[in-house]
Amino acid sequence: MSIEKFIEGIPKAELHLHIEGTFEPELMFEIAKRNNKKIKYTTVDELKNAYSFNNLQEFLDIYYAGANVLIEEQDFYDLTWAYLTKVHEQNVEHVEIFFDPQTHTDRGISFDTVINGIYKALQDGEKKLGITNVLIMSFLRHLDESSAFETLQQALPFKEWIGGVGLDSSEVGNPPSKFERVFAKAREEDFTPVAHAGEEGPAEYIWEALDLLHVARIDHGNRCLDDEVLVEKLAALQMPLTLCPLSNLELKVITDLKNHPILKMMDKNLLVTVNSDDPAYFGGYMNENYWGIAQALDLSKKQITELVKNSFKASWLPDTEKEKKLLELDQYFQNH
Ligand code: HPA
Ligand SMILES: [Zn+2]
Repeated sequence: MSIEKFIEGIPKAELHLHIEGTFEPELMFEIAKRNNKKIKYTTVDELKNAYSFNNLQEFLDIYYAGANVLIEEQDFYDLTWAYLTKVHEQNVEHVEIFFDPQTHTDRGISFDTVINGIYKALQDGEKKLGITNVLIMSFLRHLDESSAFETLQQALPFKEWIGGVGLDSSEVGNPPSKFERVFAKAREEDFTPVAHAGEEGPAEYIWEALDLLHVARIDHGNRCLDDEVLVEKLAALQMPLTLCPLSNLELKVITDLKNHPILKMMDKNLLVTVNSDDPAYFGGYMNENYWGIAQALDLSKKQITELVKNSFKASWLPDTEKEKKLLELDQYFQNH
């Protein structure tokens, strides 16, 4: 069996995915039309041509503009449902996805509208597609601490629906320390903390995410390689890193997939996982991310299996479920 088919068929988990980053141009135009909202571009092709980024900020500007057409609960449902059906075709069985409430509440959409739409689609995904899920509420780090506190307050009535809190958006100049108190309160309320760190920001931000926010996972974390002591610490803790190869390529974190650090990180015994981040903007969902690195780095089926196992290990599934999945994956490897 070819490595492409092997990747397609293996049951996968996704741990780093922004639901607003799954907004495909076709759906964006459809929702804009029914909400009477204008898009800066007149055709799907014109919009797609704008997806060329030199850095994280250039992407974020377009990503937030796209989210502007989401108004009704049904819009958030449709967005989430489209993602789930897409990854279902790719044999993704478990997802832990971010949503950015402030992107919507700052433009007058209520927190309830956003979360109700996403949650209902996730429920349907579990019932109809068998995809288990965790929802993670991410704070926008370019906004201030009080806005994050307000968002945390709005989330409390929905605590049962939200497994964790995250930190995303413009990294450089917005270190984890800015949100130390918000994360302390979130942990007190039983949200599991994660944070984007070391995507464009320095290794120091990864230290802060560990020491000040007490995170359970680091999203991206590429820059840990600048600091040997940090690498040793992350390896000793088996702290999961949620890497996003195509995102790294499109946002110029790397110049070529051949330079992606994932293999180097595996050699250093880091618990690395493969994820899509914002698939509608970066040219691919889970299979495309695995295909990309498999080809560029000449990965074996054994290495692919190891990476997929890492995702289940790093997930927040119950231990019994994890054990089952890990056995299933060993069997898949042996049979293919
Ligand atoms: O890769 C990312 N980094 C930071 N913020 C984000 N918001 C969506 N995607 C990203
Ligand atoms: Zn991300």
